[in-house]
Amino acid sequence: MNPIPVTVVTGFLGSGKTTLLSNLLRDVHDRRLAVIVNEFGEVSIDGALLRERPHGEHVAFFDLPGGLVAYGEQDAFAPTLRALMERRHSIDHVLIETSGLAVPTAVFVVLESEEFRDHFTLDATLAVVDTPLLLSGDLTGTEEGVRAGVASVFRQQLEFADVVVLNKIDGLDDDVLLSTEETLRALAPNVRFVETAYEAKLDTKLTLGLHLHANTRVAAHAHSPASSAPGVNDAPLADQRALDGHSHGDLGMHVHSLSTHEHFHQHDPAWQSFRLRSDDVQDARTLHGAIRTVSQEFPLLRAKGFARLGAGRVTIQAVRTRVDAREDDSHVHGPSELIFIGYHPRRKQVAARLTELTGTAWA
Ligand SMILES: Nc1nc2c(ncn2[C@@H]2O[C@H](COP(=O)(O)OP(=O)(O)OP(=O)(O)O)[C@@H](O)[C@H]2O)c(=O)[nH]1
Repeated sequence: MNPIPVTVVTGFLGSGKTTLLSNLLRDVHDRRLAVIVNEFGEVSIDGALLRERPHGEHVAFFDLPGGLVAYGEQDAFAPTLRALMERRHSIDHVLIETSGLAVPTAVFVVLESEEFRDHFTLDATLAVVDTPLLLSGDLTGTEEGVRAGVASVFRQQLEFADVVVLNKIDGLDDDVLLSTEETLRALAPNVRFVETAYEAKLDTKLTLGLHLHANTRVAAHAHSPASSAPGVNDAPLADQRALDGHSHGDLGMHVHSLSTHEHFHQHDPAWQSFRLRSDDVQDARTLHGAIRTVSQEFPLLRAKGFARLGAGRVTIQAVRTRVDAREDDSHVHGPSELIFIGYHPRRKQVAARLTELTGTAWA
């Protein structure tokens, strides 16, 4: 049997990976998909959101919360792949959403290991970019601390991508997009294709079945203004098998190994996530404002979760200080739960401040 193609969707915290996947799952009805969702936080918010949005009939979800996928021996990634191998006859394609803090090399290493290399084949790695955040300079800072931490993860995600997807471009004009592509190519000269995704929508033909890790070259697509033409340093692909399953214009530069990956993780333990809960009924507007305030006052880069209202619930999505709060009629079973991710994020102080700002208890 042919190996199952795997598409890895990477991208910094809050760049729009889940939204992009959700749009894709709504549009793909002709393929049987397995979707593995890895989140840095201990609760799978993205998995829950994907399940409740419209998707084709033949989609199976696997949540891997609480860390970075494919790190360490206790990791659930290999067991998930084994489970997929057992249902090989009912899966056409695997999609993996990695955590916003992961560099996808560890996934490549597992897929290329002796146990899995005959059963799975890497189709392509997409890196989703929050374009306004890139333009703000917040993804490329060099000074110590949070900005350097962000820049390091972002750079590595670009480095290992076959396709970079410029997302959140609604409202940006063509000149801005062109200069963004230049910025991006300067940061990551080996990126082969740059695509644009208006409102996190990407043509399925540009997402699945790209064979970027095979010997064939993908024909250039005509997209303006950020075109998907190969990058300047692009070169014909060589046989990937001997190269740890990873392809780039400049293949020699990239050698994947778990030690590279662990090295990265060990050296930046400052990235942490924590969960806060509340049994009290929340007011959506107050919570919205409170989350914006704590995101300004503390080094938080991401907050997400569901909170219980008098009637219905509010879904919170915050990327930096941009907070989105959407209300609907669904029930929150159990307490309200929010996941915060930051760089030295200071759980106790955030809980105290959120409690003060909302007039409800968060712990
Ligand atoms: N304006 C705009 N907002 C977007 C777009 N794509 C995603 N968003 C918003 O950005 C926020 C984060 O989106 P997600 O899809 O959850 O991002 P993610 O990359 O999966 O986040 P993590 O898994 O936490 O790293 C949400 O509030 C989305 O609604 C887009 O194209 N345009």
